[in-house]
Amino acid sequence: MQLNPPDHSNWLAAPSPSFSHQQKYWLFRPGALTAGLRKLGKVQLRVIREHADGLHPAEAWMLQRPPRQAIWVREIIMSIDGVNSVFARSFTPLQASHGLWQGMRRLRTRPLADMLYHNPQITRSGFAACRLNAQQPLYRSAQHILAEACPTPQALLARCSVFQRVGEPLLVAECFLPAFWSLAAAQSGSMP
Ligand SMILES: C=C(O[C@@H]1C=C(C(=O)O)C=C[C@H]1O)C(=O)O
Repeated sequence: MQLNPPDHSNWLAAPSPSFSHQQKYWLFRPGALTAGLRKLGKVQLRVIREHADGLHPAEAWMLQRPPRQAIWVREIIMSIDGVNSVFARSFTPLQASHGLWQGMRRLRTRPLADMLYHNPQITRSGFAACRLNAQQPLYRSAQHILAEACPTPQALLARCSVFQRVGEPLLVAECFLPAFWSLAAAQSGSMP
């Protein structure tokens, strides 16, 4: 399944020519991101918040559900060797978080990856990627998570994809912090 970002959004379903080879690699790399990060160092996951919310109009296309529908949101940050590197914002319809996707509520510091990649019922869409802007909910999450250490939106590259399980979507958006790119560049072994 292809993700189809609306024309007015800054998400693109194909790599922007402005991305470097390394950025394209990480933004469109299939499989579990946590597994890729573990090749760079020791990964630790911290849960920032898990809560019910309304689907933001700018993110409604990702779930293909109406704006303001009730959703369950999980926000986490992952560090590599103690350096904050990637944060993630994941959400599913609130009802699904009590049903098919209820595992999402029980993870605590285990990564979502633990429940996504070994179940043949679960399929994943293609990726969309973007450079953030200040209006995006993902940037609001960055500000909440990183507080005064939050970079400008232009310094943040992100990707998203949707996992589907029997018609119920789970959106996972991941944002790579500037420190991640320095770490990845220092470890050429992680490149194809
Ligand atoms: C989906 C994965 O799990 C990671 C962990 C997440 C979590 O625990 O909330 C969210 C996004 C991912 O970066 C993955 O590794 O691919």
